[in-house]
Amino acid sequence: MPEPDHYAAAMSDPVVVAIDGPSGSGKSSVAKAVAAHFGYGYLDTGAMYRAVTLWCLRTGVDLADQEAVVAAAEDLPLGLGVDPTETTVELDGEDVADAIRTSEVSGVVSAVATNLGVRAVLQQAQRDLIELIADDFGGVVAEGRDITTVVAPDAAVRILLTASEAARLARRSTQLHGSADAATVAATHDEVVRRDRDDSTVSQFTQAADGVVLLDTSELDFEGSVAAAIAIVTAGLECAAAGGSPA
Ligand SMILES: Nc1ncnc2c1ncn2[C@@H]1O[C@H](COP(=O)(O)OP(=O)(O)OP(=O)(O)O)[C@@H](O)[C@H]1O
Ligand SMILES: Nc1ccn([C@H]2C[C@H](O)[C@@H](COP(=O)(O)O)O2)c(=O)n1
Repeated sequence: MPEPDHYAAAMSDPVVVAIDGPSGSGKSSVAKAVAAHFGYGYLDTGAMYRAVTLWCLRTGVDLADQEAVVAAAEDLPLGLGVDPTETTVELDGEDVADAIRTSEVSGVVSAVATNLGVRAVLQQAQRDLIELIADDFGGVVAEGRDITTVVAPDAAVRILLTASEAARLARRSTQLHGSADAATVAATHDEVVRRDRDDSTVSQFTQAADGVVLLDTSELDFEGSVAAAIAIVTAGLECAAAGGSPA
């Protein structure tokens, strides 16, 4: 297999890889590993919605006050470290990488993600970041719910990473509670199923749009999922370098 640099040299523009998928499908962990493999930067767009949510909770902004939340998103003092080997998330200089993933934030983040004013602000910020990161690293892997369809529909490679609901519940349950027995899976339902139901009212991430490659990881372990995603990106970049249109 040619080395990643081969593609950087062959592609005239920095490479953008877009990955979407439902909660617990493995987007973040797989996207990060893919970015590290190719030497690209990594953008976790979900972290941006989570950061707005945490900032509102901390500064007393009522999440039901749509305009106030948009104003918070516009002025968000967010710092993102986009090297996939050492990602960071900061708010006003404070490390909030763990704080944005607490159940307190996960339980209400959809109220922010379904605010269309917030989406417009963050989508533009994400387009700007994708360009900056891609220029800096020679490429970027950006993941979320609407990257393949709205934020970066012209990305060189677009992947919808899915897994069955049972697999996603088991993964999230293991991640949060260290096991996937009936009780912990039930406790994880809101974090996966209810959140996806709410989020899918504003984004389409359950079916692959035209030209988006579907990767179903239900039967794959983590290493298998990463290898499959790398193979899709490699094939997409070969195609683009040969003058083909994005997958
Ligand atoms: N193919 C896989 N097999 C088993 N576990 C996996 C697989 N892919 C990812 N995981 C694990 O599942 C958990 C959830 O993955 P991850 O956080 O990347 O999902 P996600 O799609 O980004 O979720 P969310 O959108 O809710 O943040 C992690 O602990 C990850 O290591
Ligand atoms: N492009 C995106 C990214 C994320 N969201 C929403 C969906 C989630 O509820 C929330 C947090 O994302 P996660 O960290 O779980 O991937 O943000 C979105 O609507 N669009």
